[in-house]
Amino acid sequence: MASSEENEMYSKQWEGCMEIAVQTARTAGQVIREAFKHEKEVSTKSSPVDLVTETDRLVEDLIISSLREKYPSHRFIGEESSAAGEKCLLTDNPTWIIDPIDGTCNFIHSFPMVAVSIGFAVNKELEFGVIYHCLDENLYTARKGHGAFCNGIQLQVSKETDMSKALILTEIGAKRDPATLKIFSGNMERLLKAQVHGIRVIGSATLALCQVASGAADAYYQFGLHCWDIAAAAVIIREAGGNVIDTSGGPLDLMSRRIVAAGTVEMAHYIAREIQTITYERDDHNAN
Ligand SMILES: O=P(O)(O)O[C@H]1[C@H](O)[C@@H](O)[C@H](O)[C@H](O)[C@@H]1O
Ligand SMILES: [Mg+2]
Ligand SMILES: [Mg+2]
Repeated sequence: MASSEENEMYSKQWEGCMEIAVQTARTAGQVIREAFKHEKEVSTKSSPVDLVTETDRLVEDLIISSLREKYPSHRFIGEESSAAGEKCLLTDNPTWIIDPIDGTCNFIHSFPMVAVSIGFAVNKELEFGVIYHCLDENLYTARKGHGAFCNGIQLQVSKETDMSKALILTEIGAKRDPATLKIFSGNMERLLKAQVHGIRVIGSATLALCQVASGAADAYYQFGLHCWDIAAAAVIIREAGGNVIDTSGGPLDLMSRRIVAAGTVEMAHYIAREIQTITYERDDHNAN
């Protein structure tokens, strides 16, 4: 069992990587902010509502090429590289898990909820996360064991355990077939019948998860997001004192495409019990 000093020394070696992640996210945010004002060239991926633009691809290439130059032995999992056929394989190697534009549909519609998300894992453990809201320039950061911050101000999750006092966030995901929509709306209906204060869908999983970390929302749940939506946000929520679990109530499974996050463990498990599963293929379904 490593001593706390050994753990701290181990964790400190990634501090430099996190500083580079912050610089990289800020640079990427500038590119996105500039492109936000202009016409976008839109194409689709897994469904007619799973959208991507030339800026998503450009920004991911910029991020990965600059990181790979600094860290040639590290591995990279990126949303658009994955869409182009690269395998989502999480190994023990230091791995950067990147969503170049989270909220692409918002970006296309010039709806101002757009973020860059950079997560980092070693030995399959999430070490740090950086999420940059490109338009309001809020930078969310967290390194394991060192707290979570937004523009340097420490974050603390909500302590709410009462569902009838909860503000809950979710996202729709890319599947829109009748059976999926029936389960999606059924989940919302069950929570609304539990008299929650409200449910919000803002179109960016990472920024919604940052609202849980900041205490502005009490919980988040989703089926259909990806490891690059989850990785950075999971560290930020945990370091803000929150809980991130699987929708089954078990431990978070980064590649499972499902999540429940909440300020309190009671809230997390209540939601996990209330919601019905929507099945998506795992991110690592073709990795082995
Ligand atoms: O594709 P981007 O990176 O914009 O990520 C979004 C997903 O596309 C949505 O399905 C999902 O529901 C979330 O909105 C997520 O943020
Ligand atoms: Mg994206
Ligand atoms: Mg995303």
